[in-house]
Amino acid sequence: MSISFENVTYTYMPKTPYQRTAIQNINLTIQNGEFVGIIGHTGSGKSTLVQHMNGLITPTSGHVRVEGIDLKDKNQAARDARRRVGMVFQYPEHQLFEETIYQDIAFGPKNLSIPEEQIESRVRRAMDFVGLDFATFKDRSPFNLSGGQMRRVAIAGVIALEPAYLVLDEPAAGLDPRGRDEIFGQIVKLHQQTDTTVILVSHNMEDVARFATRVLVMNGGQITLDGPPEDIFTHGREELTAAGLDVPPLTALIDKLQAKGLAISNTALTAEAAAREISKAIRGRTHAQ
Ligand SMILES: Nc1ncnc2c1ncn2[C@@H]1O[C@H](COP(=O)(O)OP(=O)(O)OP(=O)(O)O)[C@@H](O)[C@H]1O
Repeated sequence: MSISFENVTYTYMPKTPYQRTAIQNINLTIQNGEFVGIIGHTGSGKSTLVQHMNGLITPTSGHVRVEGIDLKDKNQAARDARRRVGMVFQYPEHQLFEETIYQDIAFGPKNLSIPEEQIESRVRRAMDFVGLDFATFKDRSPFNLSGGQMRRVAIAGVIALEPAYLVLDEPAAGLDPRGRDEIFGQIVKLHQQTDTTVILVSHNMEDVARFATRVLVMNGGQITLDGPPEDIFTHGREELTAAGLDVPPLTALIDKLQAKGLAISNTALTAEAAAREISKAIRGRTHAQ
């Protein structure tokens, strides 16, 4: 069970003076249950890559397959495969349009002709996941909410489709740190509790370091690094610099402490792990004195 790319190249506006190849010869397999973070500077091809995953765009050459089914095909199996991949775009709240929150979240499942009696339970589950109380919010207009709450409704609309794969393109863009933590907390919960495969595009190294189990670094339309975050941020420095990216702030802090002579491991990716490593190193130094 996977999403796979085989030699995928995509060119915008081919055979015109504006032709632009956004991704080139991508070979990639994402297995079920992974939490993949995709990082790269502006224009490196992240959005173009992920928009292939539900057939929103089809490769200029090559193949994208979901569970072995080529998304280019026009048959029912390909339509079903595309539906297994839920997509949350940047600023998803711009896609809200129904009168009530219930109707907005129910819109996708209704379109899939899910039986009415199942729709309410899907909406309830999706609202529960994003932390919106069903009774309090179901009849409210989605337009009288805070930015963070609107975003939660939009994400709930995708979760209600119960996708096996959830692709999120900068889901926390424009939110304050609390809003970011809430959104990511919900995504992590979904990943852990339902085994949904998550593919997260982000500019923010710290978010990727904290949440992803696998990191893809994109540069010039290609994947230049692919591995667990602790490897990428320790052994992939050259490629990160070439891609115009910095290491997460915690890794930079540990680098500085190492430069000052503290014997400390630089694999910590969360504040808690860094605090543990730092106190261990300080204890070690005190004992040695
Ligand atoms: N609709 C389009 N028409 C023409 N060129 C496009 C279009 N969308 C993207 N491109 C070009 O394709 C390349 C890759 O863009 P893409 O949006 O995939 O990158 P990205 O890494 O997601 O960038 P960002 O972080 O800014 O969202 C860029 O050079 C971009 O200018």
